[in-house]
Amino acid sequence: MIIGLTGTPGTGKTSVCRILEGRGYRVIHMNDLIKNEHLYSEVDEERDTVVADMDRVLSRVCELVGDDESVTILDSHMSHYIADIVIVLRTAPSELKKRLEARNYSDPKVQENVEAECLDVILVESVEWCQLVYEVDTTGRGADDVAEDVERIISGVLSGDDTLVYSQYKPGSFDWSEEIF
Ligand SMILES: Nc1ncnc2c1ncn2[C@@H]1O[C@H](COP(=O)(O)OP(=O)(O)O)[C@@H](O)[C@H]1O
Repeated sequence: MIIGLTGTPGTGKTSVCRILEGRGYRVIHMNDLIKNEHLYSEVDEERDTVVADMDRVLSRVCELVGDDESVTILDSHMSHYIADIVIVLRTAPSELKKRLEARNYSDPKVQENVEAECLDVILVESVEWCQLVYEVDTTGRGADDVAEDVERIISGVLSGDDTLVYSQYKPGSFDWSEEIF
């Protein structure tokens, strides 16, 4: 079973995935895979990124997962294009801005990502593309705490009855639309 951990850059996907890897979960760091295996069609120099070739990414992820029915977590802000079940990490814009600045992102890149978070871009895409979407707030919380929530959701999904976790992590809980700076 593939579970996507998605969210705007800086919401803490990789930090959470590293914790989960330490707890025995299998994780595919999709952005590394795309870069290392050249699964992209273009290099966007201006935005310092690559344009992924999602057909090739999908087939490579399927190849790596193979017949393994245990959980594989896909770490990427594009994992919702591949997985049917996704967990969207969310961070209040003011905190996200600080995290991205601390990462030395350029001002336009900080602005672009914070605006995307304010406008729920990844959440909206996830709801459009995926069968099951959960949302976890990371604001003011450590990655360990967030990892606990992610594990709770995975357990709910695996149990076959996600009613309780769905009520706790239902998507659409934030309105940061007024916070665009
Ligand atoms: N829950 C959190 N609270 C505070 N800072 C965090 C949290 N999760 C991640 N960070 C910090 O934010 C930055 C981005 O985290 P990262 O896990 O790389 O995010 P992503 O994979 O979503 O881009 C890192 O500097 C990390 O240490």
